[in-house]
Amino acid sequence: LLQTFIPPPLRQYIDRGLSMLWERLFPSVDPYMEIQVDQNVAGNHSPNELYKEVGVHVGSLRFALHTHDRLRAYKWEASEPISLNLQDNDSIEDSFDGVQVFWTNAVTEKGNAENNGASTERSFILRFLKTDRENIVPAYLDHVSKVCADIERENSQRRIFTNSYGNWEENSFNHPSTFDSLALDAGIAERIMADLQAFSKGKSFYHRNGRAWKRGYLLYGPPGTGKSSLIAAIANYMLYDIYDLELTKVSENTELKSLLVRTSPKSVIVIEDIDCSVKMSNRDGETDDDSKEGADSNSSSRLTLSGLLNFVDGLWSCCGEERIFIFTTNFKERIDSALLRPGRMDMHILLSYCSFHAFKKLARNYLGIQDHPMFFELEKIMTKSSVQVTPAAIAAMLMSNQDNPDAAISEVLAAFSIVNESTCQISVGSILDDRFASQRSVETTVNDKCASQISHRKSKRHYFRRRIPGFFRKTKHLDQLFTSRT
Ligand SMILES: Nc1ncnc2c1ncn2[C@@H]1O[C@H](COP(=O)(O)OP(=O)(O)OP(=O)(O)O)[C@@H](O)[C@H]1O
Ligand SMILES: [Mg+2]
Repeated sequence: LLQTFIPPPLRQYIDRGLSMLWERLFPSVDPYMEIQVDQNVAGNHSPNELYKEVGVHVGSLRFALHTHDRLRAYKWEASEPISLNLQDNDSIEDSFDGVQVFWTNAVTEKGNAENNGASTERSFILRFLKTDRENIVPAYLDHVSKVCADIERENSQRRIFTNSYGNWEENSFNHPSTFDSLALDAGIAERIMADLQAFSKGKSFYHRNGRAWKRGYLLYGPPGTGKSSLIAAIANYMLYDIYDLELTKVSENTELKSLLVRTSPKSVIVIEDIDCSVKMSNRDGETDDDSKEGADSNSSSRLTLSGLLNFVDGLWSCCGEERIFIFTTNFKERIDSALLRPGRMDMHILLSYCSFHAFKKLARNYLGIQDHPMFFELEKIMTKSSVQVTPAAIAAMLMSNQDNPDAAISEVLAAFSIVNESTCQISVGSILDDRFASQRSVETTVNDKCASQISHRKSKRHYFRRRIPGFFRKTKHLDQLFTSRT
């Protein structure tokens, strides 16, 4: 009844009152029980892992530790940060699912100091009401182990592995990218973080539904829109290691299999530029080839798309749990349809050119400003303009004017107009992309681009003549470029 109807803070007082009353009424019956976690495993003197975990957990109860006047400071390993802990025989309170528990750092001297037979025995003693036994064992102890594992992962160095001659080469991973440093369209970061959270807590969900505990993301978009940065942000957010799988260095399915079975759980497996990293036949193609080559045994051992898919969601996907697969590409339309099939990659995430929302994030990160009088103009021009600039290009502009927000924003404003007028000149890639999408000839594509830009130019020139010093000099140059191109 208490646990159901009374809120936790009040319940603690009532619990305590009731247990004091109980002790008065029945002094010989202790309502509490204890679990002792010794430093060494009894009998064989090997260290007790749980003792270390409890130490880390108790040290993480910072809020409670602030109430103690005398603490102990230590490091488990030289490279780790300083931890605080209780003095000998001090106690600290913790709560779990509304249940109150107490940890005591128990130290007892055993034996006789005079004849050198003295020894110190250390343990943590967990004390809680007997009525809470079912909530504590094993759920609370599991929770302590998990907190310790999370803290250790947080403090430990992230690692990045890359494949070379069939083996993984390890390096430390220090990429500082986070969801906070990424400039994405509104809502994307939140959607990915929510998905990652659900994934990390979803072990029982995945198992209940007969699914391998893994997640797949396809990141696609033009170069410089933050695909690789997002991968780093995901790894940093999840505290996972990264396996950067270079498919061009893998020659056959067996090598791929042997590499993937040697990846650890809690890791991100990345294949960048999946469309061009290796020429893999799709499943139909593979069958055709095999039938053509008949008895050629080599044909079955080369690297195929189905070999890869077998790991992504085939039988082998269950080997090693809690893994995230991320594929990236600049050209989603060039990816084999087998990879895009619904359910194969859980999320398809488009990282596109810089929106005003993303720009504001970049301005906050690079210039340290939340708002600026020129933002209004910029938002208008960014929303209306057909110009597309990548976050990487804008980040570079802001970085070169870090101490002068006015100049930085002027440069961005100019980019959105001037780049527009010179798109044909500076971005052959965009002409090819457009042509690829619309199947028109290069000439028609270029003409269309130029025509639309020229019609806008007059008003833009007027606008920038007022706004940006030196604009005339730039447009003169652009006029030349334009004339020659048109
Ligand atoms: N959305 C973004 N937010 C913040 N910075 C970004 C963003 N996109 C790109 N950048 C900056 O531009 C640089 C290049 O970005 P990144 O390597 O992540 O792009 P990419 O999409 O992986 O490009 P490619 O397709 O060529 O691999 C990064 O160092 C990063 O600082
Ligand atoms: Mg990249």
